[in-house]
Amino acid sequence: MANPRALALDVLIKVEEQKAYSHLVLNQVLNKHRQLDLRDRHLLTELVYGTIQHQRLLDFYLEPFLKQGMAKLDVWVKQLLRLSAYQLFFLTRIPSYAVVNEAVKLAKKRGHRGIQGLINGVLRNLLREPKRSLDTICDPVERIAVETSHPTWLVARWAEQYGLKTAQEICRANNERPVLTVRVNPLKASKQEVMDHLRALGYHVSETAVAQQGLRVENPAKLMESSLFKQGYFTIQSESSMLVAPLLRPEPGMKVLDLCAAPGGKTTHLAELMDNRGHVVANDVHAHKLKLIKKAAKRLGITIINVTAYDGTTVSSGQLGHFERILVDAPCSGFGVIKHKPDLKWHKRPEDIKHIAELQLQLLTRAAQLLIPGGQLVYSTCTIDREENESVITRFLEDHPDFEVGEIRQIFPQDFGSDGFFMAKLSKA
Ligand SMILES: C[S@@+](CC[C@H](N)C(=O)[O-])C[C@H]1O[C@@H](n2cnc3c(N)ncnc32)[C@H](O)[C@@H]1O
Repeated sequence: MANPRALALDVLIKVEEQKAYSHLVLNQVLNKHRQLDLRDRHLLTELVYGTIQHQRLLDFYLEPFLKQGMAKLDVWVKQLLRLSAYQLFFLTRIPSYAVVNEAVKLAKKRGHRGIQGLINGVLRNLLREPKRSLDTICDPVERIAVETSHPTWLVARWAEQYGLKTAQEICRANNERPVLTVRVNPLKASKQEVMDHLRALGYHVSETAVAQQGLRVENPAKLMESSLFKQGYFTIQSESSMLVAPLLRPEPGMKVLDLCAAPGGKTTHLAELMDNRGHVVANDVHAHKLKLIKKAAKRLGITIINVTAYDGTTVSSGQLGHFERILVDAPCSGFGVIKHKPDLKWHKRPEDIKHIAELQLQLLTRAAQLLIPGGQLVYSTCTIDREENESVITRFLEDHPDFEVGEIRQIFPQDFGSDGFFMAKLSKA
């Protein structure tokens, strides 16, 4: 029988060595080990996310017991120490002797006696000695960065953009467990009907705080295996994402373009808001992702979506036609969704932001040309970085005097427990 700690260690090693996305690696492992019971699946998930989320704080506690520091250790040893320290400090329901024994067993499988001794010694010291105090860190940015486990440059960036207090709130919210939300498909049923159905199946469901069609599901295990999901009564989507398509106000019969559409969460929402009447072009540069959009549309009973695979920065209007509404849900750093993808904070670099902001501006510029006069466009990202959000809009408007900016909304991950998101509405004269 697969052991959740051993599997968690495999995932952590892969995420660090290959800079892989934690949610993708974890899902692969969960799919491969279908025989794991629900408790072990929860534990595995908790161990992976928790260890990555609190990595820097765990290192801060571990460092004093390592003569050569964490940086010198092999990746697997480092990750095993973090995984064990996470359990000792954050999962106190697991007895500490069990944590140490399991760690030593895993070390035995992977390494020689010396490493076993090191793991055993460090963890026992960690239990015996008083916890290292955070009060030794004088710089306020550094203190938030260590306490909430974020890179210092990122906290400094948010503190500069929004102030220290907001930066701290963002960091704390990033370590919270996200609640799963679903968007009800009005083509199939009302929100009340879906809520009643889900409750009858034993799910704890309530309405979302802000999004009209949204429901929160507190115990979502096996939700995607339910007949309700398979028959297209809802789509799994974060509450913040559910606010984007309504901002574009698509109407039945319109010609709408979703320039960066895959996997189609917002395309299908647009089609639902149009009552499945009109025409939606769902474009994405990655052709292999288009099948996800087609599959979602089919499940939801949507028939007005056509897919195309062009680079949105170069696509010509002849290829796509002219549109009354365009959504540019741009690729971004993803700093608004760190709750779901904690590895992002360790893998992204400041230069990535510069690079992606250029791409975003190019996509927006191209979209502007595909819009008919009097048409409307929404630019959105799942990030909270000003360089990818307000700055892109400002730069765009400097070159496009025929555009006017309407509603702009920056959502933070602490606002209503969902993701950080940015959306701006632009109208063409
Ligand atoms: C934020 S995701 C879109 C999410 C989608 N709107 C949804 O709600 O499900 C950004 C998408 O942009 C696509 N993309 C990246 N560069 C692109 C480009 N140059 N042209 C078109 N699409 C691009 C990516 O493949 C990715 O699927």
